[in-house]
Amino acid sequence: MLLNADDFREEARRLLPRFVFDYVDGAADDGDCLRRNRSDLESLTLAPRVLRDTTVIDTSIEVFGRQWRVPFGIAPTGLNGLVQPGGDAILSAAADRAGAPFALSTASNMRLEDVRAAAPGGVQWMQLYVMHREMAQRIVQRAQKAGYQALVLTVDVPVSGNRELDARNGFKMPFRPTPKLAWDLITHPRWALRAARAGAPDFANITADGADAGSASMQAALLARAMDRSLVWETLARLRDDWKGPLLLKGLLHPHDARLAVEHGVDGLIVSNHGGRQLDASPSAISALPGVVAAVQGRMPVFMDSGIRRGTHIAKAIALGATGVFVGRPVLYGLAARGAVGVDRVLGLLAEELVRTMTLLGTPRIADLRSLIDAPLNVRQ
Ligand SMILES: Cc1cc2nc3c(=O)[nH]c(=O)nc-3n(C[C@H](O)[C@H](O)[C@H](O)COP(=O)(O)O)c2cc1C
Ligand SMILES: CCCCC(=O)C(=O)O
Repeated sequence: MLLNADDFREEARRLLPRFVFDYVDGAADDGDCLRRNRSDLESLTLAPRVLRDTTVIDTSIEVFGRQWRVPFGIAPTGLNGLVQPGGDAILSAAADRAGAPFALSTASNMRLEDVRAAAPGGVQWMQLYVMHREMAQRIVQRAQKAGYQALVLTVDVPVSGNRELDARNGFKMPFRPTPKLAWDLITHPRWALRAARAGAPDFANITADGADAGSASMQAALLARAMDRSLVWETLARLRDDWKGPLLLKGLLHPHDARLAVEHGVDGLIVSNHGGRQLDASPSAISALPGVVAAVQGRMPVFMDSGIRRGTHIAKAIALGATGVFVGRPVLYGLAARGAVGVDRVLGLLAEELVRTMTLLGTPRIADLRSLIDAPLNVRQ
């Protein structure tokens, strides 16, 4: 039975070729940060309040003038088309059905315009990787034109994290067929057939832009996560000018950086260690959250991702001051396991678990969860 995000992970492990599952599931170095994300969330406790009216539970929040039915959304993940062809559109439409936002990765396998069209009424944010300044500028312009409502600049990938599973699997460009890969495909025929019909996925946002000289090398740069490392706070001003809507930074953990973000006119933060895929020495996102929230002092929304697998985890993050959270791998497990139905189910499970948690806590509204932070004994680390 698929009763929770971990069950979907096991099903994804069964159905995906090993090299795809490892790419999705894997982390940097020894996986210390990955485990810390989970164990720090687990060790937090919330003391429930009793005899409160919980007849109606309202999980909605308002962000940048838009209503979200649930206080969580889908984090940007690259290569969703590898999990299932058309994965980006499937995830975006599922988020819309759940009343949740969807963030599209620069490294998506569908053109950003086509993904926007898959859920025109939905909340869609565009994530930006800057491998090359002019290319990034064109993506920003296209995202603005297509109607993405916010831009998310990822700042924790100056260079790729050390993904040893990917290295062992030969997961790089150009992709070379090996006996090991052939066996991987033969033993996962359903995935292999679908992939064969769809053709090899590419980074569609980059090839779609004919002006990018050497788009093949840009594709390889993206897979290798070879970013422009000269991008610094001072150069953020340009992006701030180019993008007319809310600008968020994703991948920040230090309170000083949160203060710099306020000073540089950023509109929102996503406290994140990239799901443990970048610096293995990073603190867990949940342990870094209170420091960032304190530094920001309510001047902008502070989101969190990395390690969220349960409704209780969402409640804990909000109790520690998060405006809302994002999930990365869980929805990819859902996509791998059952396609659109699986994504709906994973989002539905998280929403159901959150409603039950809020009922048990005696906190019928999200604001009540936030007020738990004012009663320190209710939240222990
Ligand atoms: C397969 C995969 C691909 C990812 N690709 C991107 C990406 O392209 N851009 C980005 O900002 N973050 C990317 N991330 C990080 C996620 O946005 C998010 O921070 C992370 O998955 C959250 O942790 P969780 O998987 O434990 O929920 C990726 C994560 C995964 C698992
Ligand atoms: C393949 C493009 C980058 C994806 C990414 O950011 C990640 O694997 O964590």
